[in-house]
Amino acid sequence: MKLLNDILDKVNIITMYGSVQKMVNTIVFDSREVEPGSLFVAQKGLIFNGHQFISKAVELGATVVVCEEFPEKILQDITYIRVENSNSALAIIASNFYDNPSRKLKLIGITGTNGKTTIATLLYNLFQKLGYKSGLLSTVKIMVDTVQYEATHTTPNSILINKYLNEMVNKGVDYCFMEVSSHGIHQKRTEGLQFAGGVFTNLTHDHLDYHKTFLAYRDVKKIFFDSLPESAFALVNIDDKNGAIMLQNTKAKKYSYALKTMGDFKAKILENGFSGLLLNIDGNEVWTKLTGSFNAYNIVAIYGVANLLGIDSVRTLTSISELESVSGRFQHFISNEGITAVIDYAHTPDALKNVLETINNIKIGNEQVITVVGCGGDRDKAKRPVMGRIASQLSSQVIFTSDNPRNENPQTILAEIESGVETQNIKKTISIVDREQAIKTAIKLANKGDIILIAGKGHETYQEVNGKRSHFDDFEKVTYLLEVIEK
Ligand SMILES: CC(=O)N[C@H]1[C@@H](OP(=O)(O)OP(=O)(O)OC[C@H]2O[C@@H](n3ccc(=O)[nH]c3=O)[C@H](O)[C@@H]2O)O[C@H](CO)[C@@H](O)[C@@H]1O[C@H](C)C(=O)N[C@@H](C)C(=O)N[C@H](CCC(=O)O)C(=O)O
Ligand SMILES: Nc1ncnc2c1ncn2[C@@H]1O[C@H](COP(=O)(O)OP(=O)(O)OP(=O)(O)O)[C@@H](O)[C@H]1O
Ligand SMILES: N[C@H](CCC[C@H](N)C(=O)O)C(=O)O
Ligand SMILES: [Mg+2]
Repeated sequence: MKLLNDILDKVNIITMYGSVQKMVNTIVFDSREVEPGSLFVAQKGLIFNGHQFISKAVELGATVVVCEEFPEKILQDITYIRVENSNSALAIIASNFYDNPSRKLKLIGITGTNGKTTIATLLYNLFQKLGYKSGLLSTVKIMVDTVQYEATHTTPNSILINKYLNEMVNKGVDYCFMEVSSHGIHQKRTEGLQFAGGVFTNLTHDHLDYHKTFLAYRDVKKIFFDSLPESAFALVNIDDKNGAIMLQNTKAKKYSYALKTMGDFKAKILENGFSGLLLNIDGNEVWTKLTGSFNAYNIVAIYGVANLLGIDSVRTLTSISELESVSGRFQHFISNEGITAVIDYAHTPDALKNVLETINNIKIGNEQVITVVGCGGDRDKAKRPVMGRIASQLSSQVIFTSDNPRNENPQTILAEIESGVETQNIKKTISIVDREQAIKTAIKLANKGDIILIAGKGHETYQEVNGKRSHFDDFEKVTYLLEVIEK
């Protein structure tokens, strides 16, 4: 319970009716979750306008309403607060409600198209290994020291972010590593948080359904760096041309990491194989169990963050060599018959290209590369033909299949993916709607030594069809099928 007047600190209020000297029990932005004594924030969404639910929220017991437009009927005893932007107000109120937990630990935000989960998780694992209590907010899971919670979004809503951060503070957590998605920045889920550092990984095609243009997508990412305080660091991948753009207007201290160009933190790949990478980082040789040149970027990024947080580099490098790969990110398995299955969360054109190039670079002979891949429904349609083209260019054979069609027709998605395949590669491709059948077919096509890449779902444990989720786990499925089919 908090006094309304206190949790309104720094909220940009335009006008107000009612008293601020009242206690607030909970903050909610969904009328269906209102309890007596709640503060209800009405947000304009993509499907609904939360302002329509103000009267419902009041009926259910909300005593404070925060909105961008006042409702027609103003009731006595209810406090109505009009703000410029409900999402910003929600983020600041949520932060105040939990006593601004981001100021009480070191919060590091990681943004970019690919690599956020990998970097955030590796940092969490690294810092736990180094003996610091840490927290993690990621696509895969939420960790408050050693306690795990389920994640529903890459960047949770601002109430949840502050709730988890508060729990971390109560548990004595020193560092929290969180993914900052472009949706999260645009919906102001991270506003009002005090970051100690920000990391930019790369920027390639994704989420153009939401942001419309690549420049708009880039500028949303940049807002995160523009709002970092002077006390923070901004660490960017300078091999990506957008890295320098992220640094243009930030007040934070600027640092870079690189493989190809000059950077404050520099790595060179000495060896790259299925069993891992041998790197030279700032003059020191380090072995890591992670595979693929994209992971060399992730490793040098975490080395840079640890350095900027004051960790001794020898301790960091020693612990880096013990880190395991992140669930669903280039996770691989070799069957009794010698078929290799790689499960990877590549769900963007760039990630798919990287993972296939990695496989093609590290395979030793003329093994076939058989790819099973699809594209999500109710998501960026423009990436579908591009992913179709890349998969067919860089694989020996490709099976296009479903990857969470959600509310779309799976056949339509497959047709859009197929439309990107160039004529000379059409022979290499088939489409099978059912993902299990697609994986089975890949196994049947494979011979000893061949590599099957199952891309797009990584750690996910469900397949969403017609808006309904049922259990589906690529790793579980392929290991089981390999065993059954090989018998
Ligand atoms: C596109 C998008 O981000 N949508 C988010 C958005 O939903 P929306 O705009 O559709 O909201 P809406 O359903 O129109 O509702 C508007 C408002 O009315 C309220 N409402 C609605 C109904 C009702 O009866 N009462 C009520 O009060 C809602 O609580 C909301 O405040 O606001 C909701 C509440 O915060 C989010 O749950 C929802 O995330 C959806 C589920 C989602 O799938 N988001 C994805 C795209 C996402 O955010 N992904 C990113 C990264 C992806 C990646 O990893 O690459 C992430 O950070 O997870
Ligand atoms: N640094 C990187 N550069 C390019 N591709 C990468 C990088 N790191 C990982 N990938 C590829 O992108 C996929 C997704 O990686 P990861 O889950 O770490 O990204 P993410 O940014 O968290 O994605 P999301 O936006 O879905 O949360 C991996 O499975 C791998 O194929
Ligand atoms: N978290 C991201 C990636 C989803 C990956 C893919 N499996 C899909 O379902 O589209 C999203 O929700 O857009
Ligand atoms: Mg992620």
